[in-house]
Amino acid sequence: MGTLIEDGPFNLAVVPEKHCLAARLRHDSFVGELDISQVTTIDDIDVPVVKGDFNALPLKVRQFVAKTVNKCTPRGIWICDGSPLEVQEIREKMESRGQFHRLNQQKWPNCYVCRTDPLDVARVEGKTYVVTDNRYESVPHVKEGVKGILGNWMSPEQMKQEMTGRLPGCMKGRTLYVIPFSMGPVGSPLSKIGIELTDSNYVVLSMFVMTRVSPKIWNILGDKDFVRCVHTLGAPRPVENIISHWPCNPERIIIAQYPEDRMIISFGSGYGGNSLLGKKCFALRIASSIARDEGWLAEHMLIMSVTNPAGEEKFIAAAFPSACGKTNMAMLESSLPGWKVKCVGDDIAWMRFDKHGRLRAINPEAGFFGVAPGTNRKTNPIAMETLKSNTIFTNVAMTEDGDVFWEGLEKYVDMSKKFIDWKGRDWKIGQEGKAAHPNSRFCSPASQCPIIHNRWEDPEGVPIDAIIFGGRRPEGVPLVYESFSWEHGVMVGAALKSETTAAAEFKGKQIMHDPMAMRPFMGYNFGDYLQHWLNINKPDRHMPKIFHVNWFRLDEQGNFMWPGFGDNIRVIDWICRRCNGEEIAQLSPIGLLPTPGSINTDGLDKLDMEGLFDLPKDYWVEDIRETRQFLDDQVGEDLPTTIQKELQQQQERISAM
Ligand SMILES: Nc1nc2c(ncn2[C@@H]2O[C@H](COP(=O)(O)OP(=O)(O)OP(=O)(O)O)[C@@H](O)[C@H]2O)c(=O)[nH]1
Ligand SMILES: O=C([O-])CC(=O)C(=O)O
Ligand SMILES: [Mn+2]
Repeated sequence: MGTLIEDGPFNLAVVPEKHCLAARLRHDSFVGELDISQVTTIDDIDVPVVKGDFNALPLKVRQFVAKTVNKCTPRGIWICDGSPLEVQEIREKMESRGQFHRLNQQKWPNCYVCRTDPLDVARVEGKTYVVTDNRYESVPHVKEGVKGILGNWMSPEQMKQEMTGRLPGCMKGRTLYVIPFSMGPVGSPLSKIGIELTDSNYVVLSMFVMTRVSPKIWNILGDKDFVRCVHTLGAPRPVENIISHWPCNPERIIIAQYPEDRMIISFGSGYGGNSLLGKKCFALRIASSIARDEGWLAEHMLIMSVTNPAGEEKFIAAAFPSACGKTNMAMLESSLPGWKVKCVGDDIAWMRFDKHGRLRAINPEAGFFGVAPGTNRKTNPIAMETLKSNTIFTNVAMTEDGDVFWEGLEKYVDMSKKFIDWKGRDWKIGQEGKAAHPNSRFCSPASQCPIIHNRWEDPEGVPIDAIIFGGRRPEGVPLVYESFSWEHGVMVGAALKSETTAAAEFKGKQIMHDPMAMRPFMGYNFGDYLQHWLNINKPDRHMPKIFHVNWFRLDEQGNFMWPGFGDNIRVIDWICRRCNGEEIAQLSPIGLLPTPGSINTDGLDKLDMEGLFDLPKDYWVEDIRETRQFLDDQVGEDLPTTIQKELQQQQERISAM
């Protein structure tokens, strides 16, 4: 039996007794001198409160703050309320210190550029760990001699040691901000509460955009539990050699998720998924583990709606690895007349079946942390509209007169102006090196998106008709195919691969496995995760159809064969018609392919449709061999037999090609 903490369809909080936080955290990396059971008021700790009323916070929050303060020794405590006045206060401080660069405020109201230390520009997967007592709770049984890539596990003892070497005094001279945030609308039964403690003002302002920060959370929380998030730059004052006014500690980065304790500790990086702890750490790693216990899904997926010219609306969830097109697809502007696209979310979906057996999805976030390069009025006009105001840009370039610039905007910015690149140096077009970092980002409120769905904050979630997997596959992989069944679809997701991108630390382009687009975000054993996906398929449920897409196939000259972006609606059209049962699919060894002519290509010329759907036998023979080997090596005995069978059958079909 568990303790019921919160009610509702996305109830995160039936905490099994063994995971109960009430008395103590099991894997306590903060073990310190302070007996927190004694902490009841601010008088019990000796750090001043710069802003807010510490004594008015729920007791568990006071104790969490006290413990962190005691270990990390900041110079002050700032309790955030997320108000516009507070934003202004923090922003002004950052501007005066040179951390924020003001853009032309007529053109870019409330928009700022921030530059990071060049060593802190992306998620650091190799330093990100899931901490559980039992190793196989977190990661699969890999074959002997194989290095597992489906998650990193560390024992609580070792992590405690790592943290003991890092946390003491790590916030010295800095302010500790207390951020109460909700993933999902504040107060909705679907939503989950986290408290992030951070010594980074950049993280504070970004969390205000990406999550819902409000003092109302203190009342809603009461004496209930919350996800404990501690983030530190790991750069106590005084710091030497600080670059771009961006304190961090790249050599010592470590990011620990403790699913059993619902706790996250992140040290050393200020960037994106490493530091905005509501995002990947909570909404994917911690939440996926809770979702397994409770029968729902937390996935790296966009959520969108498409309405065809006849006025029929469908909802789609799509999983592509980082920097493979989720934001672009979620904001697609249809090149076919009469279609309407609405965005619900661009990165994370929490999904569960309702009592009618429909899979319902919510977007737990409140903002977009989108890739800047490649975004322009042609590829993604909706994103350009969204980011026009109240946006924090990170690692983009600027013009001398306060315009933003990144690769892809050459046609839209006066290129004769003087530029300052993402490292703060003078830059000219044609010069070696990029003006903006390839993983430079915009951080904008979702509510500003002109096509945000009017139900994007609906506590019920939206009903999902189709699930799509996809990646960057320069060779061999067709534009679209449909899985034969739910089980085959899960296998297709498990076999997902993509060319590496700048969103993580990998160098050079290589095709890498990224099962379900979740490789960097798994909160528990990947074999159990696949089994969980298989288990949710029940006879009384309306299971979405599963598809695979590839916008990134190259021709012999190395050019994209498919125009992509707004033209992807043509593929979505086919997917929607398949969901309606239209007979426009034909068998192939890897799945159902569109029958000739069934994809609307009106108005597109010079398109090699045959090439886009070509299935080179040699390629697929090698692909399935390599995929089986990979899953065998990486998931081993944890790989569900259903998936093994699907792989076996796929291989047989391919051999018979
Ligand atoms: N050729 C081509 N490129 C695309 C397409 N869609 C997106 N891209 C490019 O892919 C890059 C990343 O796209 P995003 O939509 O930001 O990717 P994402 O999946 O949201 O990335 P994360 O925020 O890292 O999770 C951008 O540079 C886009 O211009 C497409 O249909 N065709
Ligand atoms: O987490 C980040 O830094 C950005 C992101 O969405 C991803 O990489 O998938
Ligand atoms: Mn992402």
